[in-house]
Amino acid sequence: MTEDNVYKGLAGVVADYTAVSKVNPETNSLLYRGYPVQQLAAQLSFEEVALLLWNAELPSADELQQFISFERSHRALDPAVKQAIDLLPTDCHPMDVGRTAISVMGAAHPQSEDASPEAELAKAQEVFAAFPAVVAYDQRRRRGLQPVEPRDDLDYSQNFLWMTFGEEAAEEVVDAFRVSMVLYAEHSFNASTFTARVVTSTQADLHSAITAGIGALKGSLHGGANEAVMHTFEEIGIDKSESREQAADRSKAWMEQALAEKRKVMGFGHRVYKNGDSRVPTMQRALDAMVAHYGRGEIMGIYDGLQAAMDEAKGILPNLDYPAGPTYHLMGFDTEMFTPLFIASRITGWSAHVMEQRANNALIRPLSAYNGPEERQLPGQATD
Ligand SMILES: CC(=O)SCCNC(=O)CCNC(=O)[C@H](O)C(C)(C)COP(=O)(O)OP(=O)(O)OC[C@H]1O[C@@H](n2cnc3c(N)ncnc32)[C@H](O)[C@@H]1OP(=O)(O)O
Ligand SMILES: O=C([O-])CC(=O)C(=O)O
Repeated sequence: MTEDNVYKGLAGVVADYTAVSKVNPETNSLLYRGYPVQQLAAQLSFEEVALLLWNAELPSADELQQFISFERSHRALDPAVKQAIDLLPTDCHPMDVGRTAISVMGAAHPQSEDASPEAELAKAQEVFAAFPAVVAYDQRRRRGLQPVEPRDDLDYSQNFLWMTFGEEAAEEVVDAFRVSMVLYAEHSFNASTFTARVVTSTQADLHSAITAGIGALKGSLHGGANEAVMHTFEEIGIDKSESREQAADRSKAWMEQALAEKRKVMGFGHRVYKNGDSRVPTMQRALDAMVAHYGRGEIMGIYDGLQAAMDEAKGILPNLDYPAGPTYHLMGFDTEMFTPLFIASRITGWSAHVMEQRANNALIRPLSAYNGPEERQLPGQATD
């Protein structure tokens, strides 16, 4: 085996086919089941996008209605899940709460081991419907607040915000949230989806695959970057009294210093896109809308300054986590809650990939090139 056969980080390796989404860095486009994500974000509810990812086609009006009823009747926090969350300290990472919650859902599920396409789809839809209550409950318990019951007169995004904040969100806020859910839903063989596929390839169950996906998503080189972006903003210091220009100047100086110290700044760069993440312009418009809604120009100043300085120094462009982080901050989520929001969305993509992997499975098991010591013997062993 030579160095040439080792693909560190599997960079550039095509591991399998997928019909779920197409990431095309040449045209800077992202298609879910053939549809440009920008069109989906502009026109569809998150519920419709979820059905598209699972079923490969847009739902009929009846199919959508049926799913809406199903989703609204499966939103309540399961008592077993609530009990498990209550055992976790309020200062643990919320990603640990999300991972534990889905693990408990799987352990308690009567069809946990049923891998038929019908059971798999039903389980994916249940997790989709149940997860927002986990995030909302966890956000509220960290603030010492009582849980808020779901409302079945609200759609997925409206209800998510309702359960979290205990008040109906403004239309613009709901829309920015919906857009973030649509954009985060699916992205081919990213680290967490690939993890979910590896787990599925051993014939393990859907909840195990999603739980593993959450583990992979948590790190700051992947989904954890949306939280890390906000920590950067916090390190720079958010000063509401500052003008956009002042904030931009300060954040530019911060970035120059960070790069001089050879720091990696989260929210920039991407393994596949080298000329910009296809989702950023859409998410940035959602962020712009939130900045206008809450009257927080200084946030955009920090955003612009960091981006300009990174571009000037290294030509590295933002990824989706960059605009998503400050958007969730403006909506009122605690910084540590951002990556669980990513889970809520990516449950759709992960489960679509679990079903695709299951339908045409091959155990995922690459080779490694050994570079440890040559064979040697324990003291006292005869060598012949
Ligand atoms: C939804 C998502 O998961 S999107 C990704 C979210 N992750 C982040 O935002 C984390 C920050 N970004 C990164 O760490 C990287 O850009 C990754 C991991 C996303 C992609 O990385 P890779 O394709 O493996 O590229 P790699 O990390 O080798 O970077 C190539 C070069 O660009 C530099 N670089 C890449 N991203 C950054 C960054 N965010 N800040 C500073 N330098 C960077 C690297 O230091 C490296 O420089 P070098 O060649 O001088 O050593
Ligand atoms: O594709 C990747 O490597 C990471 C990413 O953007 C995502 O999962 O949305």
